[in-house]
Amino acid sequence: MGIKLPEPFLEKMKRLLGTEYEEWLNTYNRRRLYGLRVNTLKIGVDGFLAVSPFEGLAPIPWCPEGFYYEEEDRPGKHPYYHAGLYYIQEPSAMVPGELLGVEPGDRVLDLCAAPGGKSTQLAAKLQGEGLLVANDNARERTKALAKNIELAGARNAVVLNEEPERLVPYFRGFFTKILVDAPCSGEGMFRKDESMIAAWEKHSVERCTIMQRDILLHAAELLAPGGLLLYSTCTFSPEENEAQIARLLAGRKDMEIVPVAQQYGWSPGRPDWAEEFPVLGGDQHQEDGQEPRLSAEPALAGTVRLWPHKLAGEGHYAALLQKRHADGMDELQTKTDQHTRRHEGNSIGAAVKPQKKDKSAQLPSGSSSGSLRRMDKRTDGRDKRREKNRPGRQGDESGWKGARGKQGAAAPEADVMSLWQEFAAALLPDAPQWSGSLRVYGRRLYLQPAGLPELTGLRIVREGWYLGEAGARRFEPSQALSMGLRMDEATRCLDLTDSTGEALRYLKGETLHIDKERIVVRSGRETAGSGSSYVLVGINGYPLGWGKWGDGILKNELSPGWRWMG
Ligand SMILES: C[S@@+](CC[C@H](N)C(=O)[O-])C[C@H]1O[C@@H](n2cnc3c(N)ncnc32)[C@H](O)[C@@H]1O
Repeated sequence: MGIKLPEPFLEKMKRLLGTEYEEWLNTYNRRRLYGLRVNTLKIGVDGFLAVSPFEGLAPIPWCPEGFYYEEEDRPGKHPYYHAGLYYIQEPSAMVPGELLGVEPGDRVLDLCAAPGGKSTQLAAKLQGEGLLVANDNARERTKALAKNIELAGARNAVVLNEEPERLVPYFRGFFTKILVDAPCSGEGMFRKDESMIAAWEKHSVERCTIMQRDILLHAAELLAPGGLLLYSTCTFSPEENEAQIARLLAGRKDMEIVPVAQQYGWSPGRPDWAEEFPVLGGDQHQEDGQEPRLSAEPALAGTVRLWPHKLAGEGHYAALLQKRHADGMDELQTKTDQHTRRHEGNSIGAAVKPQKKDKSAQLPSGSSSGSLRRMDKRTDGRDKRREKNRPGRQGDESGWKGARGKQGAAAPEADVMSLWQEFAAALLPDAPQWSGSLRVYGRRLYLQPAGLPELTGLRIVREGWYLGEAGARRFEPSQALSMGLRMDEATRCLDLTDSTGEALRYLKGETLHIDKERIVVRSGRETAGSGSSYVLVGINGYPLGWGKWGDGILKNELSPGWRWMG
């Protein structure tokens, strides 16, 4: 075995696994597995398989959009990656996003979201309906998070950089689905990423359990009655898994485990381990200051463990929880039954039929955006500090601008709007029908998803879909705008079909010679005022970014942060 695993870790695994220990240990001699997940915001699975250049794709049983690929395929180097047609994700890491059961129309929170693998999966489940709030408390990591969400083409996502506690006054009882993909000791990832071993030796399991407990307690506050919360880790230690859930349930009588059907080689959670390996440390959230006694709650067998010696993926844990409706258990039972049914049988995806829903009916009374604002003022008088944190404080210059962007100087809101309207009339005639509200920050324009409470005071990385910014005389469209479009939404576009030649040169930032006949102008859609030379550039029908065309030359408008790194 090439990997040197820490002795205390191996001792504990021996204790946990008993007779299965050797089989588990042998997995460290197996070759690493690679996975990609097709982004159904852009392309269907069949459509992707029809155009995929990768030879060795094999389905991942628990995720209808997921495929194992061969290392030599290097999908991260293909232009389709830059078009956001798929996300590269470890196969077991696709499970939490499947189990949460997100449907179009949900109000979804991904509380520990960076770098965004699961956020992009949740955004695809929403299919543009409802909203996604993707949050991470590590500022640097939110840059990758925002980029991945933009690359995926999510139009209805907001990215925040907050501590869970700070979200509570804004979003109490708001979300219908919450994912807590918790920071953890990462024991399940040692095979995939050896640097996790050093991190494990540095950050103790105990330290992680304290963070997880705190995050979970606030997540429970943010969940709407009847809503579902999926807790996941990529570690084996029971203190971070079964015991963490037992701990939450001991303190929150309104939460209950929704059993997950055991299939695909998944194993049941271990109730006995919650007793044997309790979460350590004092609990400031207990009213009487006492540690709740954890018992071997039998329902914990309805949580799920992914063991690498029992399936083709790394080690993970997942627990699905539901918050009861105040008026009793009836609806909980119905939901639980529905969810269990959905996850029985061979294909999760086949049973999850997208349907339009009005989730506003599930809002608890008093959580309309208006009352949230009032509650915020009552419970937290730090308005001045909030002002300092207004959007725009998160910016940087590497193609990752904060909500306000590099030219902090504000343009009159009306100017930004009129430049946008001129641009959209020329290039994106359907824009007036897009759902959401336009928001101006400085010179920058966002389309914020409908249904959000007021966010003033929170550290905002992306206020919504970033459309672009007002230049001196015209609107400059963003990369995020191009990634959220379909080619047929733009009146002028250029399709590059040669994935190894022109498309790569475009992605490297080169200027291209393009004959006029290749610029597709959608007949009857171009309107007056279409003097702008912007063209939406794509690969085989999927946008890659913007260019400006004139006299046979395509000027490359791809910003440096989005270019192909050879
Ligand atoms: C396992 S990673 C999340 C991976 C991510 N869900 C994905 O699929 O790409 C855990 C994340 O939790 C974040 N984190 C740690 N403590 C946090 C806290 N108190 N609140 C929010 N996020 C936190 C870390 O910065 C890290 O990005």
